[in-house]
Amino acid sequence: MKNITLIGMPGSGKSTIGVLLAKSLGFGFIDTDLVIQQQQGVLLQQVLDRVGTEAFLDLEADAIAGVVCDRCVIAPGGSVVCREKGIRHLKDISTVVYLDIPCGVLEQRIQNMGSRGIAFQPGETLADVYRYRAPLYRRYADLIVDGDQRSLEASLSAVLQALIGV
Ligand SMILES: Nc1ncnc2c1ncn2[C@@H]1O[C@H](COP(=O)(O)OP(=O)(O)O)[C@@H](O)[C@H]1O
Ligand SMILES: O=C(O)C1=C[C@@H](OP(=O)(O)O)[C@@H](O)[C@H](O)C1
Ligand SMILES: [Mg+2]
Repeated sequence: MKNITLIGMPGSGKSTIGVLLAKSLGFGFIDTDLVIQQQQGVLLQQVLDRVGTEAFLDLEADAIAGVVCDRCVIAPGGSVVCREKGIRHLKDISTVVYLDIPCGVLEQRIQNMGSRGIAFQPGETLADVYRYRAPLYRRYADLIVDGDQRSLEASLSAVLQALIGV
């Protein structure tokens, strides 16, 4: 099996499920948010505040396009689909799985909306971001998984089930 990338909205579980998935497959794990934080030397929200959303999306795409790995689970930021450069690279090197979750569930899950580093355009709400991105996640996905499961274990099982035969 080649690399696996989890895409989806912030709070959909890419980072949390990603590390569990890697562990259960014996794969490595790369969270590109952590790669960017290490490259920049500050937290994601600080990068966003410093450079603004558009420059952040460019910088994120460059970081993602630089990912080189084998037998890894990759958890990019939810904004990966905002730049062709990053998502195209992930399509080239991995099977892309979309964790599909209703916006209302995300609003309940995300406690730190203003500080967790979401690439909002001025005045945007999470619902605006969801409306814009949902078709993009579907366009780039190889597989779509219902991520609105009752537990982390159930979400992990749903992803593993979808990957059977890949
Ligand atoms: N069934 C579930 N599947 C995935 N995550 C869940 C689930 N239920 C609650 N959560 C919580 O939702 C949050 C998902 O956050 P995270 O993994 O950082 O998402 P992302 O990387 O997609 O932004 C975590 O706090 C996780 O514990
Ligand atoms: O969806 C977004 O706009 C973002 C989500 C964040 O990652 P998570 O999706 O892991 O929260 C982070 O990469 C970035 O600051 C922007
Ligand atoms: Mg994450």
